[in-house]
Amino acid sequence: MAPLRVLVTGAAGQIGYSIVIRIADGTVFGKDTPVHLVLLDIPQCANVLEGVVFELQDCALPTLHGVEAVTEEKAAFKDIDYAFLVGAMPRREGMERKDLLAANVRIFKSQGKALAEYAKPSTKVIVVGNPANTNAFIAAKYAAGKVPARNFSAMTRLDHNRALAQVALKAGVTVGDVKNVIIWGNHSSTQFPDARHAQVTKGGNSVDAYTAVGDDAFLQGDFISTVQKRGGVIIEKRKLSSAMSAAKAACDHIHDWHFGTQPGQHVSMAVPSDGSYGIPEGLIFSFPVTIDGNTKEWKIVQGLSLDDFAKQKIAVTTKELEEERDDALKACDESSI
Ligand SMILES: NC(=O)C1=CN([C@@H]2O[C@H](COP(=O)(O)OP(=O)(O)OC[C@H]3O[C@@H](n4cnc5c(N)ncnc54)[C@H](O)[C@@H]3O)[C@@H](O)[C@H]2O)C=CC1
Ligand SMILES: O=C(O)CCC(=O)C(=O)O
Repeated sequence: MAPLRVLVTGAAGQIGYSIVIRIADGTVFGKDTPVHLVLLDIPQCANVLEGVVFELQDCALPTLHGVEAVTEEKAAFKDIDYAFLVGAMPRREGMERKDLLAANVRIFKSQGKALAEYAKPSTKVIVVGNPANTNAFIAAKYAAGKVPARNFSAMTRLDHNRALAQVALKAGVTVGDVKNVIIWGNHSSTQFPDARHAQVTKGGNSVDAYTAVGDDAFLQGDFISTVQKRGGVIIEKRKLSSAMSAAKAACDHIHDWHFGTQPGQHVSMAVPSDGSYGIPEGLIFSFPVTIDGNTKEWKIVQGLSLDDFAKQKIAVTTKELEEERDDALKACDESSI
């Protein structure tokens, strides 16, 4: 079997350091699938990148058939099957993720063009670098005509995993007993973490999360704000943003895209809206999705009931994404790249 060609951008950074081992050791694509890793970072990080390559070689991983460090987009994007777009400027204390827009839009405009020029049309892309949804929107726009928009996604799996963990802690179960939480909208503090359709296995029975938790005020209050603000709290504590958990979530996202979701389960993934739930078409919006592992196609879960509370939360995050999109398009027009 020809190795899957997998690109990680920002591979000299902190998420990069946690992510490459999981891709290389078979956690993401399986122990029987060989992988060729391409690690991209900026030229100033070439030495660090080389150190990462040496460490990966030293791991002696049977699934890793090749690894290369590159500092140019042409070499990075050539014939890739999957792209983890991590490289971007991270948020510091006191900043909102959208404050990164102007700096990071340039990167994703250029990488969208590189995807169109050099990558396989079937390439699947996860954008991790913030503001992730809008960066993915820009990359998809500039890859249009070559790589279809539905091959672009942004990561809200970390928020999804955070939501699973919060429900488990409150319900007194382990995280494996919780499924089908939903993150709606933007990977930002306006996202709507929703436990209304989640299920919990408790005492041997499957019950809805509201019954398992037995505290509606929590699920409509602290649960939501804890998940929304978790990234900022980690920055406050570590003085660095989440990296181990972010790398793990990116690997969960691509693992499920490659192998499909479990029967009866959905995951959260920010994908181009097709108008479902009234979200404007084309916005990269986090929805509950199921994935068919054979075709590797995702579908937005349809027909979920939304009460007024949910509708109001979804409207807020939609508005923010529309504003980010408009600002990003303006920044793109102004950028010479
Ligand atoms: N969507 C999500 O849930 C999460 C997103 N993030 C975001 O992920 C991004 C990376 O975070 P960290 O690894 O902690 O940051 P980091 O600063 O440790 O690493 C970023 C790396 O990207 C590189 N880079 C910058 N411009 C590049 C370009 N044009 N091409 C290739 N590489 C480039 C930098 O040189 C650096 O090595 C940030 O934007 C952060 O906000 C972080 C956690 C969760
Ligand atoms: O919050 C940030 O800006 C970086 C990390 C992140 O996106 C997160 O932890 O959710």
